[in-house]
Amino acid sequence: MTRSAGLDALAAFLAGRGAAYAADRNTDPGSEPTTSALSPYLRRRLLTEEEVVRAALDALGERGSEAFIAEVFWRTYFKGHLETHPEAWSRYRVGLADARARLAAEPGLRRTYDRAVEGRTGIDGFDSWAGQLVEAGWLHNHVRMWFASIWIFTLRLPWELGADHFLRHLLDGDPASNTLSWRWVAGLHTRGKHYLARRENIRRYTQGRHEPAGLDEEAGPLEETIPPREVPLSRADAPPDGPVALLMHLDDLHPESLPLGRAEVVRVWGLLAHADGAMERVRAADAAAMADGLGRAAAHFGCPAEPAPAGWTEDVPVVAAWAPVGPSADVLPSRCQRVRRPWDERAWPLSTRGFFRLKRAIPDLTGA
Ligand SMILES: Cc1cc2nc3c(=O)[nH]c(=O)nc-3n(C[C@H](O)[C@H](O)[C@H](O)COP(=O)(O)OP(=O)(O)OC[C@H]3O[C@@H](n4cnc5c(N)ncnc54)[C@H](O)[C@@H]3O)c2cc1C
Repeated sequence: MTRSAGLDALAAFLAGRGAAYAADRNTDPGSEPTTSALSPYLRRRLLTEEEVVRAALDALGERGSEAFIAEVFWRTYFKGHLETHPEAWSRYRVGLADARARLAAEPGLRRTYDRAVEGRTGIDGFDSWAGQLVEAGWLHNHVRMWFASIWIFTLRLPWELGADHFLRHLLDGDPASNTLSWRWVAGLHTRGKHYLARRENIRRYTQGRHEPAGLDEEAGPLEETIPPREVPLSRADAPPDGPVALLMHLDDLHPESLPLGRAEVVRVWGLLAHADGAMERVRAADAAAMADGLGRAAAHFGCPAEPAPAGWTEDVPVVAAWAPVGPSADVLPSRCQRVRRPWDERAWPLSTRGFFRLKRAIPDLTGA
């Protein structure tokens, strides 16, 4: 998991299947993905959204890259939305604790859950996707939608348990995209509008490989009395002039393009905060990505770069890239000054409601 592998994957995608992305992106052929599979790199900002969007515009032109760029903006949108609705995350955490308590107390629920995560439900498609998630740590977007929908509406399992299962196994596991996508499928993100997996849709977009019987195609959306409250976007800090220590974390591993103004980085430390209960494969990817980021930071700033030692202290101001809601934000020390990329600074205020406000602004934001 390195930036250079991400750049290779981006180049290969743009020179190959990128041209057919708009037509093919919903199909899961079960072999080579029809999409870019760049999400593990984007998740950790080994690649930034901005450079991926610019490369797509250059390679495919405005019209040829439109569908792909809109998807990249979904990621930006979810980040901005969770920043301004952090209750969606805290409620998920509370809901997860409640659901785990139910698993311990209700043997029927436990059996259904075990069958779902082990791929023993007997539902065509679902069982192989459950296996793929655990073995490969990645699922096609349409598969994630079917999986989450069957989990919630056919198996009637608490959505928080499914979101947690994804977050622990996915190589791109991301608090914003994951939590808000599960909420979207459930009908909580766009209130009353849920996503129902349908047998015919699955047959069509798996090219006939799967045709599950017995799905609940009539279920109603989940409901919550009050949606997560919107809060103003917290202000970022201006980077101080002069010597600073840069604290890197898993939400932003491209320090070379951070807006650091006239700060002079004299030391870099890496803070590794995995998702709760993350699988070994995910932890290894996190560790490899961090090692890559530290190596590049040392070369770029010409200073020592190493994992943050326990109980570290600094005699110069400590600066970090903005850490959005999630494990890195939870462990960043309060004395740290947080700088935000212009990309987020412009897009996040447009992400407080539905996606389409941000979508309309894409030409402005990309200068296309
Ligand atoms: C239930 C559910 C859970 C999900 N959990 C995650 C998650 O934990 N982490 C994650 O990165 N994505 C998540 N997604 C979004 C999406 O499925 C993945 O980003 C996408 O499948 C990654 O594949 P790709 O890189 O080939 O995407 P491409 O189609 O090639 O898109 C390019 C990039 O755009 C972004 N993107 C594309 N589609 C979406 C989308 N619908 N929402 C947000 N960003 C998108 C990703 O960064 C992706 O790498 C989830 C979707 C669902 C339905």
